[in-house]
Amino acid sequence: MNYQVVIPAAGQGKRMNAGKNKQFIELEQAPIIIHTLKVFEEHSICSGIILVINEQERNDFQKLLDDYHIRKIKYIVAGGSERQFSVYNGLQAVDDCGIVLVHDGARPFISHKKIEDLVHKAQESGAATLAVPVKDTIKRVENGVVVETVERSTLWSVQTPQAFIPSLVIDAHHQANKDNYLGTDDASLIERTGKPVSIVLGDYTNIKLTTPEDLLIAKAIMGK
Ligand SMILES: Nc1ccn([C@@H]2O[C@H](COP(=O)(O)OP(=O)(O)OP(=O)(O)O)[C@@H](O)[C@H]2O)c(=O)n1
Ligand SMILES: C[C@](O)(CO)[C@H](O)COP(=O)(O)O
Repeated sequence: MNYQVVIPAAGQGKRMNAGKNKQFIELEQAPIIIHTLKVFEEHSICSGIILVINEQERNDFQKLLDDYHIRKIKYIVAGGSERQFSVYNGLQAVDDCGIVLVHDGARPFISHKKIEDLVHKAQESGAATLAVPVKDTIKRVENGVVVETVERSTLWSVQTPQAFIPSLVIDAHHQANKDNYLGTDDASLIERTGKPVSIVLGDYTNIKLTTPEDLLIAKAIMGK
């Protein structure tokens, strides 16, 4: 089944500390956002990309799309002050499609195989996310003191893409906005409505470029 993808790229990259939106950082001859967009550009079952940007960066993004011949962009939409609001704006531009994906602009190493696994699962269950089992021991800490060691066998580190039946995720966003609820991912908005979100095993290499050391890891992944 074909899908459309909403790609939020309207953040500021504060934790990357590069003095600019991290989407524009060059990795092996192309900016991060181009690596991400190319995955979808080259995926035959992706029928359209909705790119969410900061309006002040529109010309910069447009130039990159032209320079790198990215042709599958259906809409370029203005983002919001939080990731959730940016995704919400992007979802308003989704056409009639069976499945919509939401994928961070800052996760360039997603594979076609994992996207396909995810789309199949979302077709069955309505909502699905990639995730990998947590490898570290996780402790809850308050005021510098351990309060609890959390049972690791149930912990998963959640990634994007996340895939949904469009009406399901749009309704969940409406409900969250109504309740003033702010989540760090879109699946959590579905979870709070009581509907199930399926897990699909991701790759540990599908990292989000968040802090400066992630750029070193990214170079290692690209050199592999
Ligand atoms: N208001 C926002 C915030 C984030 N994002 C996008 O959501 C993805 C994941 O967010 P994150 O890694 O947190 O990016 P930033 O918000 O840019 O980073 P930071 O939180 O360090 O400022 C990124 O592709 C980012 O551009 C967005 O579209 N709109
Ligand atoms: C959506 C996400 O990438 C899943 O891991 C993550 O929650 C984004 O969170 P951030 O706070 O914007 O880094």
